[in-house]
Amino acid sequence: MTQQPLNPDFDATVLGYPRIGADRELKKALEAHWAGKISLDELHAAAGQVQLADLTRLAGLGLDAAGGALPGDVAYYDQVLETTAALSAVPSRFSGVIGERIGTAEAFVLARGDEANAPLELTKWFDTNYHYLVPEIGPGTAFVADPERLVANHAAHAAAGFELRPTLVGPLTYLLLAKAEDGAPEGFSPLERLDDAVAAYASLLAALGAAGVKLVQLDEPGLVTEEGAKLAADGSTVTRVYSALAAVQSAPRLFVTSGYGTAGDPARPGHVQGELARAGVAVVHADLVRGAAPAAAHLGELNGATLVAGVVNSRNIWRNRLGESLAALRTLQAEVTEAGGALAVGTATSLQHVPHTVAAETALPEHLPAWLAFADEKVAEVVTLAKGLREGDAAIAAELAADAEAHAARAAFAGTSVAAVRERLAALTPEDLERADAEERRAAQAAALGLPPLPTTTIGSFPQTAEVRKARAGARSGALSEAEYEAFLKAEIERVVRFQEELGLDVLVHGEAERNDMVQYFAENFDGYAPTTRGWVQSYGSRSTRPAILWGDVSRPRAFTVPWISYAASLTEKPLKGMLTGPVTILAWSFVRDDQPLEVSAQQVALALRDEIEDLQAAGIGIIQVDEPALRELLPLRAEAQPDYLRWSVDSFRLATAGADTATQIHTHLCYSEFGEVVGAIDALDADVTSIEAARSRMEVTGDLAEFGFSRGIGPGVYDIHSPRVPSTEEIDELLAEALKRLTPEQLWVNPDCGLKTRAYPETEASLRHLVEAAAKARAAIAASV
Ligand SMILES: CN1c2c(nc(N)[nH]c2=O)NC[C@@H]1CNc1ccc(C(=O)N[C@@H](CCC(=O)N[C@@H](CCC(=O)N[C@@H](CCC(=O)O)C(=O)O)C(=O)O)C(=O)O)cc1
Ligand SMILES: N[C@@H](CCS)C(=O)O
Ligand SMILES: [Zn+2]
Repeated sequence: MTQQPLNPDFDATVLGYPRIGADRELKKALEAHWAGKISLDELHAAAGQVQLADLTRLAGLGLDAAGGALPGDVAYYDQVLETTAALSAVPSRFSGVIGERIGTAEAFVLARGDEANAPLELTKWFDTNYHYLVPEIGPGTAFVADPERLVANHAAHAAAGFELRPTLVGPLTYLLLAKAEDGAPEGFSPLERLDDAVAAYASLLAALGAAGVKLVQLDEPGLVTEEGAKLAADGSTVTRVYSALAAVQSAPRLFVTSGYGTAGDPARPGHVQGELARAGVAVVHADLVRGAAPAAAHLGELNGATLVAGVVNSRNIWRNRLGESLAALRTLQAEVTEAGGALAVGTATSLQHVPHTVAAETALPEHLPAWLAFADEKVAEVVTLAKGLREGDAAIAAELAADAEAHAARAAFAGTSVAAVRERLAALTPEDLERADAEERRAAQAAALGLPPLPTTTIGSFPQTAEVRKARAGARSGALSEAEYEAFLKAEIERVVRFQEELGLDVLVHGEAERNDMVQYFAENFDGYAPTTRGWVQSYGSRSTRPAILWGDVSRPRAFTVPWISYAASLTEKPLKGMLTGPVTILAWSFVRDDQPLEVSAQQVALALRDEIEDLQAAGIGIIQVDEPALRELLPLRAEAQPDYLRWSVDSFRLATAGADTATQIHTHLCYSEFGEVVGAIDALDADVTSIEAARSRMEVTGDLAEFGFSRGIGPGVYDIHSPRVPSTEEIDELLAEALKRLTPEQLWVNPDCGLKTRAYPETEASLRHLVEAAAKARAAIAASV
């Protein structure tokens, strides 16, 4: 076996690494800076320390510190925003506030807005729980290369012996992810600006080359989407863009990645990589986890290019099946060599979607750590696979043995397959997904609930004050006893109930004070699930979540929301809405087992929720909301896979809810996405009432729903809860009038866009007063008109 490196660049690399710091140091520094507690210089210093620690760890794990194997994916807030800054693509609406250059302070204005300007829109990054800031591009947007931050970052670490490769979102993906700025001509597409953007990228590359950078990473995951695939179909656009960039005088060599699926036509995996190599790109990448391995027939002549095989899953936390990966890599290596290229081992995407290290977890069930690989363990897997490829199985015999043992133990573990759960699933029939006819339900619920027209309600959570968070932390650390914590929560619930009564809301909620997170809390209460203690994953900006690990067959040992919700109900004469998170969202925001179809895990979670709904009902709760904000997020990126997903996701919601009595009103809530594309699925959920984010799009979704013939209750959100801004009563009047153009008064509910947990009380109180006032005015107007 040869001891030679596999290729001239590196044998092993990762596309990116978590950026928030092993102890969320960057979050703390960012929030301290925004609070005025530390200066920009101190923030830069803190961020530099985090990156240095990360690079040190990556090199320690075996990535080549000198050969371009280290990712330079520096981003304080978001990687798309970093690219906006490197291109100085200032949206027109900010031109009075931001000059020609987007430095760190200016980037924060784009990310967080100011008194006069709403921030850039945050939206989901592909089918992940990460959110990026949407660039706003118009016909006149100036693209001016600003390499300063990339150059400085590279230089700072080169001095410490780390030759990192600066990373940017590539020009095709950048423009595919951008939106036309307000005021752009009808039909304008940001892609019309491709040549101008490419010119700025070319200047960036020239500057980076002049600064001694040897390799630059351009991420082009946009090529795996339907729109990107069309763009890549004939190869001419890819060739034009990348020939131009590869030809830049004294530019660094290029590394172009395409995670999250197969780039271009899935029937021709490798085609895009072949085009890129022909255009002069030195290192190309393919996602072998969500995408297909490039077929030799489509790779073309690699002309000495390196293919990074993204064989290690960076979207999940299960340890790699090293033996299987090695076999696939060996086949690919033979084909790549035949095509005149070289092979390196890598991750499917950046590791930004997984936490730092399993080693930090001290409270996982004993059996679990050996089954897992977080970012550091995945880096080690990449390094091990490259070694195995280079030196043969014997060189990694210990790792292969440990791996086989861990997978065997996982398959044999009692909780992996629980007979009672399996038998219950096997006994399901189509009737288990059906409720009584919607009209019959409507009549029974009207009689049971006696609600006024245009009922007012909220989406569930009330402000998570410092006091609430402190109490939860106290309960975790033991500073508060169980009894003290219970007393605190009861007092908080009573306060929230009285507050809602005083505001005059019609349907009350308990406020969700006991929940650290709308998914993690459920995972903590299900069997087959394990929460992490330090498994933070960036969601957006300084905010993170701790996705729990769904490792086994799921069931619900005991009712857990019932005590809080029924206590709240006992305090009021008004209807109280019980609050649950739906199966799809629970899966979307967790790390889910990879040894069975997602559909099966969704059914198991659905049955656990069905049990909770039965117990809520038995406790007298007549309205139950099952939140599915991630329904759209999990929609596959490629059209051909969407119908099957929509089938099982809708069925899992119906399985969770269809056990409810005819008189029990089932609500659902959808947010964080545009749902126009999936109105059929929303209808098929068969919920009695659907509250849906709508304020920012001025009730647009009500048109989609009405056009579809959606006939049950709808609560289009009447104000945006993402900012402290208080909507005036008149504004809400207008939105209700707009909604009533398309919906009947019998259908319309009045509620905010989403939960209030991120808001403070002063703006919450003012906004809800206006909401109640506007609903009363609309009711009076309807009564007067009949
Ligand atoms: C609605 N969204 C959600 C998504 N995914 C989820 N799993 N959950 C969601 O709600 N995806 C889409 C959106 C994303 N939006 C957000 C919004 C806000 C946050 C956020 O604020 N995150 C917090 C952490 C929240 C949390 O878990 N809080 C815990 C305490 C955690 C903590 O900091 N513990 C400290 C110790 C604290 C102490 O001892 O005082 C520690 O462990 O170190 C709680 O409140 O109990 C953030 O700070 O990032 C995320 C996504
Ligand atoms: N019930 C949850 C839904 C958020 S999407 C809340 O109110 O926070
Ligand atoms: Zn929501």
